[in-house]
Amino acid sequence: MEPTSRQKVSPFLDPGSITKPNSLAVIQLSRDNFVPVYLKQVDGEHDGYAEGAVLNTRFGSFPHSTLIGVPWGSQIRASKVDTGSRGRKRKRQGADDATEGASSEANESNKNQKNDQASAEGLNGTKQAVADSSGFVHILPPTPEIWTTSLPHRTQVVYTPDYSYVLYRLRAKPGSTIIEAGAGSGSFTHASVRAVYNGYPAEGKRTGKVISFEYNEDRYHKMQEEIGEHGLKGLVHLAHRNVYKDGFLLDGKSPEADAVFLDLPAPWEALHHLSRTKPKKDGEEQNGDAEWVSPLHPKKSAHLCTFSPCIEQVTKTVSAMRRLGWIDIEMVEIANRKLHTLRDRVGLNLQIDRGVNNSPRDVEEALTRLTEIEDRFRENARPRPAAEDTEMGEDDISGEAEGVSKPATNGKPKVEAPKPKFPWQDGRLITRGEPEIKTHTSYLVFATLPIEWSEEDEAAATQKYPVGEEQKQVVGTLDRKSRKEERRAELQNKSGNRKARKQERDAKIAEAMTTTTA
Ligand SMILES: C[S@@+](CC[C@H](N)C(=O)[O-])C[C@H]1O[C@@H](n2cnc3c(N)ncnc32)[C@H](O)[C@@H]1O
Repeated sequence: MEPTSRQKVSPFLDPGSITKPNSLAVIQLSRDNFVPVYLKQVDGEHDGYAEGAVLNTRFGSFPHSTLIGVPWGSQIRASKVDTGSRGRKRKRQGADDATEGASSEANESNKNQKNDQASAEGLNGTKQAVADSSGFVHILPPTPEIWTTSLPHRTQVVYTPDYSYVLYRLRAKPGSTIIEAGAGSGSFTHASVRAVYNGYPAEGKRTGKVISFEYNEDRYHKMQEEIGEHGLKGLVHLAHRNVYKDGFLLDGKSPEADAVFLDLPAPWEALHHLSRTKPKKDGEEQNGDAEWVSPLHPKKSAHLCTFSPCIEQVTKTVSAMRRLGWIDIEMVEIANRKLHTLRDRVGLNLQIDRGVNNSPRDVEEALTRLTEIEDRFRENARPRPAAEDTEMGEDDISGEAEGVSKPATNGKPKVEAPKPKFPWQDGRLITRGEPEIKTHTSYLVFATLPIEWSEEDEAAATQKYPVGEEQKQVVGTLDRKSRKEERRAELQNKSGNRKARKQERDAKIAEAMTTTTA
């Protein structure tokens, strides 16, 4: 399903093969250091840079023009940028403030002149970037995982090991509707929208959606902005609301959710809004209210997860879940550990380098080295002839300095490590875990609320799967009565055969006896 003509497909859902202007990209500075950047295509000077919009990092400056239209994953070299005009602009601004705009006309003409100059220097009025040797970065497409590590943190966020497990347990799939509260920094929102995405909404078609609630006004506005910039309008519905008080309906209507994720300080205070019928209060005889609208899908079991940092909160949540009829309640803690996979190059004759372990590769190499050392030791312990007694003068002594003589191989050929076919196959492949687990973020409580089973549901099921009637059904080609008769005939047949055989045997015995007597 295509988005509307004015709406672009989110780069989180389909980034395409190359970077595009006016869309989000992630700059990787080092292995775990990412910076999100909204790629801007501007004509002429921008913020004092003749090269247009520029990203400044500790590895140098990167005009956006060098980041646009390149394949994702490309390495981008830093550029020399015209910071002079930026400096001049700042100075000029100071002067402007002092004279309170007296020279605004002059400044305008100055700016126009500079733009004219820039047009002469580059395409579309923007000065063309010139590569610099200060460094490079990589440009990556935004994914929920990268976004989680690079997003501007406005709150504690849900990390990838947690949300991947949560989404699996919530049975999130293309077409699902997930309720989320609170939205916070949007880490979970991005992961869940990718999980439920099966197209942008279209007339008459129900598509996957995330219904998100946030109480803090600043966070709500920031998040709303991000949803627009990331092309997620129509897929994420964000509401500014205190869900403890006002629940999860949208304009009084049910979002018909099949999964709910609560990352709130007191999830048990929101649970009564997630009932299928109005929960009864103390003193009330029974629950139920014809006016009650549940935010859950009436024909699907609802799967719920709450995310709480301490066990006291878990206890309160679980007891509220029990009271409200949730079943299969279970608590899980994710203890995630990173594994680093690398090639370990071991050997005595390897050049000292990163990832090289200069110890013997195996017993054979260790023995060879020990033999060399012993030979050298014996050689040095032998009394030396005086220099004048030898044919060589002192100046003639060539070769290695003391202690760095070539290793003796004791007459044996030197053992060389077998050369790998490709450089990246060099060394042993090893995996090292982090020494300690330090990722405890929260306890996850999961529960399920089955669908309500009405009289009509029972009647429909009975009609579809009739119970007790199957006894009268014909099995095979004969009914029960015929099968009985058939069996009786079979038995009679068998007993008749037995009788005949006995008669035959008796006759034979009688005949034999007659012959013997005769
Ligand atoms: C830990 S943050 C959520 C982080 C989010 N799950 C993420 O991955 O980025 C909790 C959020 O819940 C919001 N919140 C707290 N009480 C709320 C309420 N009653 N209704 C709606 N949102 C609430 C807070 O403002 C906060 O932004």
